[in-house]
Amino acid sequence: MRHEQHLRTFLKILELYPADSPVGKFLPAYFRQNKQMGGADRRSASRLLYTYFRLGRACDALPPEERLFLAEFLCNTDSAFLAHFKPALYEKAGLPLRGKIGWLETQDYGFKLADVFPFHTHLSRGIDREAFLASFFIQPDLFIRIHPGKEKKVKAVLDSAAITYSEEAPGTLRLENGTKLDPLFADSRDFEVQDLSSQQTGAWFKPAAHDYWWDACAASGGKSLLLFNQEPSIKLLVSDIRESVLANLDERFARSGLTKYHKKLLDLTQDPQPVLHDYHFDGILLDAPCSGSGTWGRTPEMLSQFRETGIRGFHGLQESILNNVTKYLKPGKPLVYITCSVFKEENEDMVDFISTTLGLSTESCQVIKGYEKKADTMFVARFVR
Ligand SMILES: C[S@@+](CC[C@H](N)C(=O)[O-])C[C@H]1O[C@@H](n2cnc3c(N)ncnc32)[C@H](O)[C@@H]1O
Repeated sequence: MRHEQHLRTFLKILELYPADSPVGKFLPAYFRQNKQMGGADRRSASRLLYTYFRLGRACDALPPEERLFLAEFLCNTDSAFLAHFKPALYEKAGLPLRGKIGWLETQDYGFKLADVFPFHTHLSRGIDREAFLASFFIQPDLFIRIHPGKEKKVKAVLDSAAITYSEEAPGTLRLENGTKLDPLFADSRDFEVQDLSSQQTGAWFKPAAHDYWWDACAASGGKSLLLFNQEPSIKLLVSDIRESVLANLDERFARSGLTKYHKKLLDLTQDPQPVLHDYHFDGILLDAPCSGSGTWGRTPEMLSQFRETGIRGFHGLQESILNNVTKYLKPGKPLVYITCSVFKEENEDMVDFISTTLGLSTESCQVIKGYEKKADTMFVARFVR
């Protein structure tokens, strides 16, 4: 009875779901309008909707409930919901993920792993296609980066609340996705929520004392804070095209004691010369607007919503922004280019553009393979002018 009710709710929500909106925005609004839904019903609806989207474009001719059962099978080793509706699938649910995928491909559902992410022909070099595609059936973890010197304090709060975590690297904790941290740290926030791969991009920054850096697409300042924690004497210019994210940045910087910064609202597809005049920087961080395809394990609805033509669009946007920022770099100083994309057009092709057309020397570039670690997949490259 309970399972039938959960399935009915899922189908109703899926029918109302507008195809181009993030689930993370749609669901809270839906729950606000449907106050009669209890906590358990909400959790089930949310879990089933995210699970459903993990199937991406595979088996898209099947009815939604059949696709949901297949996704539930691939994403879980034990599911009372699956046992109720599909005992035959449930019997195999305990197999390791690769075993389940191989078995499912031999059955009559028409399932092919490659259909989950049909853009796989665009994958950057070095990404293991099978492992990357299979990672869509595994929910990524939550990661925090503790501010230097606050490790003991943060761990003590987590321990006293019996929150399970593991230490991935000094100051980097891995927690279960969905762990509610805000109520525990209402008074002081001695950490940043930041994906593991995003934290690892910091290894490419290498700032020197008293450097003046430009975080050109700063959003709410995640990378700037990483830079500041590496080199607290750093001065910063931060910019973004969106005013709202820069307002969040002010709050985050104030909380972290980052005070030496200037802020500009800039659309970097336009030459920023009228605003930047003769500024020159000791380092530029370009965490570029991109498809975000390396983060779709957290937003699996993108597997169905993204259009292949979007890749060219991001490639063009990145070229245009790079054209407008690199001239503000002092000779001999670094540009760090970052995406959370797995597409070569946004990664290796941009490395070619930066070296061949813009004339910077490539120091190193790398895909950070988050798909192997329940984290986001990112790309980072460091150049010198
Ligand atoms: C990947 S996000 C940056 C994330 C940020 N660095 C962090 O660590 O949290 C890319 C940012 O580029 C900004 N952006 C998009 N188009 C832009 C443009 N034409 N000019 C400047 N910024 C732009 C977006 O508003 C977005 O905040």
